[in-house]
Amino acid sequence: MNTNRLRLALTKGRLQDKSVELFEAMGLDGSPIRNPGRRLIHSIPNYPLDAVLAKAPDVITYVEHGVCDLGIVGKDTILEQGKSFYEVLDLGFGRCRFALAVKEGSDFYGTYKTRRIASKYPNVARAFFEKKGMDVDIIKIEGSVELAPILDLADAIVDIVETGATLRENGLTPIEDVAQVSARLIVNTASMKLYQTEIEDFIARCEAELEKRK
Ligand SMILES: Nc1ncnc2c1ncn2[C@@H]1O[C@H](COP(=O)(O)OP(=O)(O)OP(=O)(O)O)[C@@H](O)[C@H]1O
Ligand SMILES: O=P(O)(O)OC[C@H]1O[C@H](OP(=O)(O)OP(=O)(O)O)[C@H](O)[C@@H]1O
Repeated sequence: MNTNRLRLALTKGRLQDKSVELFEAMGLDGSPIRNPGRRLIHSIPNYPLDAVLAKAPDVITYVEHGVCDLGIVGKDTILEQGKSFYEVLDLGFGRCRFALAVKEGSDFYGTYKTRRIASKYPNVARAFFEKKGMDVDIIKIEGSVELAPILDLADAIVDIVETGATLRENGLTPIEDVAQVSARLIVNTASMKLYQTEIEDFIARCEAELEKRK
């Protein structure tokens, strides 16, 4: 973090291209992030902002610690990691949902045994079942969570569903929505005070573009 330029942590991968599209629509030159090579920090040439490319959970870590003033991250990661920053805007892209899914034909609620739930998002899964007052065993899986019910490691999964293709192609079916997900703009609480003018300018540009998209 420095006083002349804002630093924004940007989730690499699926949210990256849409974020750059948004920046460009806001009048920022996104070309360094369009062609990043292996470089992880990129200065926007025509706006006082440096973009840091990071994995989603790390975006939150950098913003919480104040080494980045702003971040773009999915609501999924925010729900999983908790929140000690400002969540200022729903950016409208990266839309998907958390769903509870089971093997086609399986009767998830029709048994009294403790269900095993596999998820890359154990806190989201735990909170969902706590709200229902259901005692479940949560198994943390790092990716391709759909494997867990197929391999009989779990009775169900809580995972991100976008088109539903991954569930379908693996013989699974969603039985309940858990939460809606989209990309969010987040701001470190101290930065919001220290760099209020600069951050407000960035947020206003974002809002103006999002308004046009409605
Ligand atoms: N179909 C989808 N699957 C996963 N994430 C999605 C999807 N659609 C939108 N997203 C959003 O994109 C964000 C980044 O996902 P991405 O798959 O690029 O990284 P990741 O989940 O950290 O996986 P990886 O470990 O493969 O990099 C997610 O946190 C979520 O907010
Ligand atoms: O509904 P769909 O459009 O099929 O998208 C959902 C899939 O995409 C994500 O996986 P990702 O590709 O990020 O891999 P991962 O399982 O290793 O996280 C998610 O975990 C689902 O598996």
